[in-house]
Amino acid sequence: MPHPDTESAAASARRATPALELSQLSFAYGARQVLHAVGFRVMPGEFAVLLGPNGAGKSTLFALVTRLFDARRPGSVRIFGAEMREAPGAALARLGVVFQQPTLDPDLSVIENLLYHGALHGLLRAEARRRAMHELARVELADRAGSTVRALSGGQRRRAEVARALLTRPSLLLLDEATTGLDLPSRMAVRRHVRELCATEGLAVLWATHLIEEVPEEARVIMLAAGRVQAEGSVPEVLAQAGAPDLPAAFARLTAAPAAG
Ligand SMILES: Nc1ncnc2c1ncn2[C@@H]1O[C@H](COP(=O)(O)OP(=O)(O)OP(=O)(O)O)[C@@H](O)[C@H]1O
Repeated sequence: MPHPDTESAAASARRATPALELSQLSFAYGARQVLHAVGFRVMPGEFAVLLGPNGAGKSTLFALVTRLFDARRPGSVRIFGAEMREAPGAALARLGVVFQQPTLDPDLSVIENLLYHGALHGLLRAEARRRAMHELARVELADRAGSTVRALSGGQRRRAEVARALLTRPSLLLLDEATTGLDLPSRMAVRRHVRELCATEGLAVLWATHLIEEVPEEARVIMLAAGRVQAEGSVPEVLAQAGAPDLPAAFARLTAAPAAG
């Protein structure tokens, strides 16, 4: 057995428990099969992009991972080793989510929204307030804590949603099209904040998008089309799997003619 000091970072990363591990995950709306035996992993500290065109199945996959949909589906969802069906409490406790549709109450202030979220998760009010102000400061919204959500710009609202998702200190953060409708500087600000959390705090992130330009160089890419994983790996690995010179070409190739079956 290698001495811990001499063991490579890559070797220890391979042994770590995945933050998210999906295996053979399938789902149908009635007779309509929309996910076909999907499987992939996201490791702690990893920024993984679930990249797929509209209708690929990204939101459906998120609904299964967050247990919004019936847990009787085939396949397994593990969060830090806890299977969602067998140990939903342990699995969900590690999870933070920013959904595609905004879910802040527009008539409450920013801080009231966050405190309400904290109360739902059993945080004491003083602790929730302390954490809320910390998270709002990190997304540069501390000075807007008392403003109603209605008075915020689109970019500020998304940043407030990220702050709220982090209130419970998740180890795995899911973001579904988190930057839809934002201008470029706002999109970059949200993505930069989340990438920093991966690098500095070991947060695992699954970022779903249909925008190729949202894929950072260092990301792991899971390309989903027609409910199937079409390619997976680092950007160079995905390019090799697609036989394409760049990501737009790989996306076009892999999403235009998904594998039949
Ligand atoms: N409630 C539903 N009932 C029936 N079909 C649905 C339902 N929700 C989604 N679908 C279908 O399932 C497929 C996958 O949709 P899903 O929303 O998961 O994809 P997506 O990749 O998130 O797309 P988008 O980027 O447009 O949100 C699509 O064909 C969609 O029409």
